[in-house]
Amino acid sequence: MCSTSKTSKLAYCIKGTFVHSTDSSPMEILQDHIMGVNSNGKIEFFENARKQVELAKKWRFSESDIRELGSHEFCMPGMVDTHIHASQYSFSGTALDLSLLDWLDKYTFPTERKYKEAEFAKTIYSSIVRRTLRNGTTTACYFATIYTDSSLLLAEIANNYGQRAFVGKVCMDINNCAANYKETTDESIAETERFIKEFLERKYCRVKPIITPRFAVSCSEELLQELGELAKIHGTHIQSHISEAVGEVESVKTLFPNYKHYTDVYDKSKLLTDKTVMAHGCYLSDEELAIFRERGAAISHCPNSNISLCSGHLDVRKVLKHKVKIGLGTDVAGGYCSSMLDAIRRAIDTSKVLYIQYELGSSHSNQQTMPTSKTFSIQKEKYTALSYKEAFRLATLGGSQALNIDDVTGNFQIGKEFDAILVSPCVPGGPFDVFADDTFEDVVQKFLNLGDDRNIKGVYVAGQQVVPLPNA
Ligand SMILES: O=c1[nH]c(=O)c2nc[nH]c2[nH]1
Ligand SMILES: [Zn+2]
Repeated sequence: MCSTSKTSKLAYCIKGTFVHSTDSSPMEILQDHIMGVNSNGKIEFFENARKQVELAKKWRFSESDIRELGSHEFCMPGMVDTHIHASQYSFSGTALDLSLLDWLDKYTFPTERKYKEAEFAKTIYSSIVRRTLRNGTTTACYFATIYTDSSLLLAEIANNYGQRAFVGKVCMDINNCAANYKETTDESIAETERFIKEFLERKYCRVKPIITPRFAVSCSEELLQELGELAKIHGTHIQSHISEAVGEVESVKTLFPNYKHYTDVYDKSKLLTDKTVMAHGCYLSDEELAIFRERGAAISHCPNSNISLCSGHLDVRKVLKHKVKIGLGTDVAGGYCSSMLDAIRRAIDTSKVLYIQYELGSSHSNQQTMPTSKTFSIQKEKYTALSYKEAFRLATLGGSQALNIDDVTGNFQIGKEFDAILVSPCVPGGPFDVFADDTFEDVVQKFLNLGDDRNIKGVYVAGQQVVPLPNA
């Protein structure tokens, strides 16, 4: 049950270095700061530690109420995975030898069928929620499967572990595979209604239902339109896939000949709203991106999946230029890694590949030295690869904007809920080393490029510490 009191007391303070993004800066590193978190899990104050005495008087805290971070430690916002298939976690790291449509038929649909069984679902769903939390994902936007009851179970598990989440019962009524992973149009609509009703009755505070047509290839026009209506009636979020792979885009043209383009199919069904997040978008045209912008719909960039399934590359710069909201997604299990740190790295890699294509061309492909960020910034009018700071913003604030929850989470603005990761770069047996002449920026960059869950000492959602996990 969700309970917040009107009056809030100070719960605890954290003192040390904080790293976060704002609209004007992809990364701010604020050293020697003090943050107060109240009993509703919200950030009450965030100031230079010079003001500690003054703050202590006002908020009545003493030295013992302060958690002081170590010299290289820092707090950063929890990461927001805007697109992840919880049900595909069981085969993540395998089955990466096919392209999208064949991959769905051979590996994905047969696996998702297993989620009719509650016990199987419970095992995998508990594992993915625990894994993503340990990796610092404080918000996850999950696809479950077509089965309502086990999808509700995923919501319950996320809630029990304290993760902020959207959970979708997948809808698909056409072109389903021979593996008997099917529902009729009427079943899909009725079960989505039941899913929303039973979900909302549970009154979870930070776990919400999301309407989830799988993609246009597996949904009839009637189903898409009914789901658009349901989203409108209930004010729910919406998620799906769009323009991920060439074969998929071609199929949509054949299946929906009376529509202008892929975006038009969703738009005419009222599925593009300011609460919509669409995964991929590698092949969206300028015209389609303009529609996204107009509707306030967002894109989830899933670079690991795009590479692993050989789907294509999303040009993040183009999306940003169109002022379309964008976050990162792991897209497990098309993407083989459930960590958002991997999504950050792959987003940068993809952007560098595009830089090589756009700026260097194939004649330069045998050059000996990689272009550096200095090279990119000199060529101002030319294509610039994403910096690690920009990728950091996409994984945090960008994700919260994409899911339309940036009034609640995404950075350390006062009044937002404290969703955060406590990073400890120097851990025995850790994945990287810090040296005496490393700047704090270097340390942050090393964590983003080389770090893993061994460096994540604590994870907080709405002020509550959720990692270390119970029974870890
Ligand atoms: O990466 C993807 N994973 C999926 O499960 C899926 N379904 C439709 N389109 C998809 N793309
Ligand atoms: Zn996906």
